[in-house]
Amino acid sequence: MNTGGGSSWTPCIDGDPLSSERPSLFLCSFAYLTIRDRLPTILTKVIDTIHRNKSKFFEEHGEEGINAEKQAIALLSKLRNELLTDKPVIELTDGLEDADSWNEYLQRQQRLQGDQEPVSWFTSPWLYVECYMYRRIQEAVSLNPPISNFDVFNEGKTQSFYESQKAVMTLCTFLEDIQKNAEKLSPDRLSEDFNKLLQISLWGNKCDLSISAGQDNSQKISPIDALASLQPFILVNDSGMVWSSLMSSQRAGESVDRVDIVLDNAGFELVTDLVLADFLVSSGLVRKIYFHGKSFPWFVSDVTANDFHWTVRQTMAANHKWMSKRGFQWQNYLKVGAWSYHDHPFWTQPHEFCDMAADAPDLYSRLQQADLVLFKGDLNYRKLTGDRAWDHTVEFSTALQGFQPAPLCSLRTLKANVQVGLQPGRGEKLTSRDPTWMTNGKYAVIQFYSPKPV
Ligand SMILES: O=P(O)(O)OC[C@@]1(O)O[C@H](CO)[C@@H](O)[C@@H]1O
Ligand SMILES: [Mn+2]
Repeated sequence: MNTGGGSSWTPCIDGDPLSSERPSLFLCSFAYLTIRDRLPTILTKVIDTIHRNKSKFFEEHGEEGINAEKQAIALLSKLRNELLTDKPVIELTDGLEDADSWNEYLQRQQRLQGDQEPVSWFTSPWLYVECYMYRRIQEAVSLNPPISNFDVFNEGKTQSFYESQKAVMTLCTFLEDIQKNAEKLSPDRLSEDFNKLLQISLWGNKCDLSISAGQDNSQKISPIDALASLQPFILVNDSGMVWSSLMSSQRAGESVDRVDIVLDNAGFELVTDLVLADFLVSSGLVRKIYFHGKSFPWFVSDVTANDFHWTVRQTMAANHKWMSKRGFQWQNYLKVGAWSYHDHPFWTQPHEFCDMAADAPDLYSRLQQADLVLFKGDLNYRKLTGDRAWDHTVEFSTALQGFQPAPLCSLRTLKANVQVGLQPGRGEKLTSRDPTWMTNGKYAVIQFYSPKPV
């Protein structure tokens, strides 16, 4: 199995992708363990969740609900068997708006692989089959009204929010303190506070339920107190360049027009993103924030529209002065249009981001209107770099393979074996010290690229 999303794929740029050819799956053990162990575990939990909601479906929909539960479980059990026994990847049949694009992608994979063997779970790029599994889960539910809108991951996402309450309160109080002294904030102090909130958003990415296969992964310690001890684990820190890029985007002392945040996980990570966005707007630095989320439940904890608005409502309803105050502020930003939530099918497809200009030109041109795009999390990093086995010293700009809609920054904790932009020897040193440094979530990057001089 190729575990590079791009290595068995028409490269987005000329040149030899073989230089970044991923070794076969069995050499790339993290991908193998994900497919062999973690994905079946996630699928089993999905089946269990649907089964546990059987009485709810009956109460709400009578016999139809029971039948839908049975059918959905049958489809998911078939999916799990296909995955476990390396069966061929099959076309989607639910007729949803993105089904054709998914089926076209499968045909492209088959063409690339040649027709001797069918595209199967263990012979395809890890990125592709992992995304495909989540789209098949969506199919199993969407084919069974009246439960077609049931979010199989909702319990885990809401639990993650509830379990992180103390950290959320600490964070909202921290923002309140910043805002109390806003007028006296010197430019240095402003950039200092920005850096702190950027790092809190970065480390919020540890709270991801895909890597934990659904196990509780909420924020238990103060996000502010932890910053100093986490500093040494940031392998690339371009926060200074992010700040300079923002400053240079200010129009003659005006605010920066727009910053986009491509969201990752719900729960505590989403709160860290909302607090960062709150700071950017309330400090007068930025006029508008576009949030980009997922169109359906994805990678266990990724944010959907429902999660986004639920989190704002929950924060408003908190029995904590500063948390509730933030929640009402966020509701107001959404009301006046300073904040807006967007989703696009491309974010829940398997494509590398260098495909976006060709496969989702409307989304690419939307991102081009931003002054800065923040990409949260590990899956987005894998898609930014084509999930290839690049040498660690390859420039981030090279790995982007021409994806450059706007100045962009990845805020990512490392949970998959791809990492570029390191100094010579750094990767080898990390491997000797901690062989799992690319996948254990302990390390992170704040990695920036701008198509224009900063
Ligand atoms: O994008 P996120 O939430 O930071 O991480 C997603 C993730 O948990 O799922 C994949 C492995 O199953 C990896 O990309 C990563 O480990
Ligand atoms: Mn995620």
